[in-house]
Amino acid sequence: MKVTVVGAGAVGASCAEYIAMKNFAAEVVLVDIKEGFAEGKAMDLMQTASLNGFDTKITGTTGDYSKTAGSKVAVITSGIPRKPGMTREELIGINAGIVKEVTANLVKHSPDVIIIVVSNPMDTMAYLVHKTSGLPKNKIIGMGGALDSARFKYRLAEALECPISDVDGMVIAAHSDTGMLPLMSKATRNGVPVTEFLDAEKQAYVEEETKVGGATLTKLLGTSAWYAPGAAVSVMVQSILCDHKKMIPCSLMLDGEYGQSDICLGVPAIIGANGVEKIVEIALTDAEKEKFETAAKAVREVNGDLKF
Ligand SMILES: NC(=O)c1ccc[n+]([C@@H]2O[C@H](COP(=O)([O-])OP(=O)(O)OC[C@H]3O[C@@H](n4cnc5c(N)ncnc54)[C@H](O)[C@@H]3O)[C@@H](O)[C@H]2O)c1
Ligand SMILES: O=C(O)C[C@H](O)C(=O)O
Repeated sequence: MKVTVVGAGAVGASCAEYIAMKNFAAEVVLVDIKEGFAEGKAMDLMQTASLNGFDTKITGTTGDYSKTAGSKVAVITSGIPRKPGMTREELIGINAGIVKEVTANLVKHSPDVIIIVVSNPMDTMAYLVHKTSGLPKNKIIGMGGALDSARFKYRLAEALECPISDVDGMVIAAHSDTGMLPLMSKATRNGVPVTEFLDAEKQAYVEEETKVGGATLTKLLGTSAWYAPGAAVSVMVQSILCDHKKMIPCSLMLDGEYGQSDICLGVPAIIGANGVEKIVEIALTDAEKEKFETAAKAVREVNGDLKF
């Protein structure tokens, strides 16, 4: 099956690389606006095929969306990343126009496509795609929770001084420095609640480092991260193409779930061949519910800046 990745920059190329390396897609089409850039990235990646042992065909195009026709999944990574000291929300002015235009082009050539939104501010960009694409809500999925949960597990393993494969955990709510909600109450090490091993101070440290995970990397790198974002997208694309029905926290349009409507926020969902197959409602503590509501309020304010 064909996957399109729009934006052949840091994150887009990382998405294409991980998807190809896992060898589950027939073709990945990279699209960029910069002349020759997507073609160059595709050629460079294809020259890793014999070295890395994959058969996925990667092609590139400068803005020719006819090449994306018939895509099962399209990933939108086009847009600007933040610089150190910025918030994701500050990117809305430039990225909203890009995401809207890219969405229209994708849907024109692949009317049945499932769109994964990556460009920031991601929860608001996912909302924009819902409002402008005409696609059903099961076909629009924002990527944030998969990445934030991976960062949560990284920080948990660091605090527990254990391998990452020992820990499990999930981050829901908003993909923002203040609106992420790492679910400490549900995180485990081999089935045992991590709260049995970590004191309140260590729990608070893990939560805070998780929430500012993207900002920490942006400060170190001078631009935002790409390896873990690309890997997170590849897991979501694989769950769709292979109908794995994995439970992944994603930014989805809510219609009463978690007490919210007409907003995209990170919640656990079953991701399969139909895109979002089910939103999973889990019991939150009162404190978690309050944080979820605060995050929703902040995302609504950013959504208010959109012009359709
Ligand atoms: N949701 C997440 O978890 C997450 C994670 C990482 C990055 N991001 C976001 O992803 C976006 C991309 O980040 P990056 O580091 O890859 O940036 P980048 O600058 O490396 O790449 C962006 C690419 O988009 C291209 N582009 C711009 N306008 C376009 C258009 N109209 N059509 C096609 N291509 C276009 C640019 O030419 C560029 O190559 C940013 O908004 C960033 O904040 C989100
Ligand atoms: O931090 C960013 O701006 C990029 C992305 O949202 C991330 O979390 O890595």
